[in-house]
Amino acid sequence: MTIEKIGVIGAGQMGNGIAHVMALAGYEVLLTDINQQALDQALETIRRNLARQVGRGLVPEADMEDALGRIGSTLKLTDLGATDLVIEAATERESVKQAIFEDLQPHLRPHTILTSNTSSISITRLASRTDRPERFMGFHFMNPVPVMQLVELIRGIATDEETYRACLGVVERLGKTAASAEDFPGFIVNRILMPMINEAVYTLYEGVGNVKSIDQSMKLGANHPMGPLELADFIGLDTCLAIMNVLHDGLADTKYRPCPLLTKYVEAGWLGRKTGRGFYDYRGDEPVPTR
Ligand SMILES: CC(=O)CC(=O)SCCNC(=O)CCNC(=O)[C@H](O)C(C)(C)COP(=O)(O)OP(=O)(O)OC[C@H]1O[C@@H](n2cnc3c(N)ncnc32)[C@H](O)[C@@H]1OP(=O)(O)O
Ligand SMILES: NC(=O)C1=CN([C@@H]2O[C@H](COP(=O)(O)OP(=O)(O)OC[C@H]3O[C@@H](n4cnc5c(N)ncnc54)[C@H](OP(=O)(O)O)[C@@H]3O)[C@@H](O)[C@H]2O)C=CC1
Repeated sequence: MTIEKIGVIGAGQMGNGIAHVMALAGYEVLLTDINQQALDQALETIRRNLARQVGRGLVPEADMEDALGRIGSTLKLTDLGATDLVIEAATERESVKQAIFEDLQPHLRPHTILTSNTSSISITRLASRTDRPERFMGFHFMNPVPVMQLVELIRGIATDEETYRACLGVVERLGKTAASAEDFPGFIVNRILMPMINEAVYTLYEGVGNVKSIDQSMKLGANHPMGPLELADFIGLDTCLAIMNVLHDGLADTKYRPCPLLTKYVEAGWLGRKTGRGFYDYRGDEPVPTR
């Protein structure tokens, strides 16, 4: 099937990155959120990130304006009814995602493929609550979307081959690499990455190191581009906690229990970069460790 028009739900850091790469690859994009400010900020971020790519000679200037011209925005979820592929990238909470699919599906055309950018939640369970489990799958981008090469593709138990092939075709047109993952909590990347981040928070909680020494150790000692606490702030501590809870509940093993210090930061509303404070405080000129 041909995919020309793509709907993106949730204009946070992932939604804006997904809209950016899709528009650059020539797709018509319609971005929606419940919040006008989030939509305005997303369009501003896309412009800034495209300008950075132009500045570095990666994207011709004319392509930037063309890409921006292909991105529309709306507060009305039902406007996405006319798209061929929907990628849901709203908050990592199952009830939020289910409500979105329930509200949207009566307005969709029969051929439209529904996907979720969820980091961890069961694709089979999300699909089972829709009218099209065979045309539903996981389409999991990595952050920052314009830079990271991988997209995990996750088939639910009912996903059909045509749906998988169509999504694979989109990944290929983006020039990215698809990794096929089975539908188990956290899929591949977060099954491995998130316990490492959680362990870094335990290392902080137990006083083995402070924020600076833990991040520096993993950057200089294991060649990671970002320390685990810096990366947690970048992903969003609410998202990290939500993923740990899915691993803990879904795999029923205490080795996945979220660190109480991670819970405390989330309860404080210190969610990382997006709220200005997490394991680092970003409100000044330089990030300052909070512990
Ligand atoms: C939670 C999940 O479900 C799954 C996930 O996504 S897990 C998270 C996966 N992501 C990671 O692990 C990221 C780890 N960090 C990194 O790889 C690097 O630190 C980084 C690529 C983000 C930045 O690299 P850096 O060398 O420190 O910065 P910098 O030199 O300024 O940028 C490198 C490139 O990224 C681009 N970039 C940086 N931040 C960006 C952003 N937020 N948005 C778009 N582009 C960005 C820059 O333009 C630059 O592009 P070019 O080199 O092509 O010109
Ligand atoms: N952060 C990351 O590194 C990665 C995240 N993901 C996944 O992508 C998804 C989005 O994450 P991320 O972009 O980081 O999160 P953000 O918090 O940055 O953005 C989520 C956006 O969705 C909006 N939203 C909430 N409810 C609805 C709704 N009912 N309809 C439309 N929009 C809604 C939020 O609005 P408001 O703020 O007003 O609530 C917010 O603007 C999650 O499922 C996450 O697990 C996947 C890969 C990497």
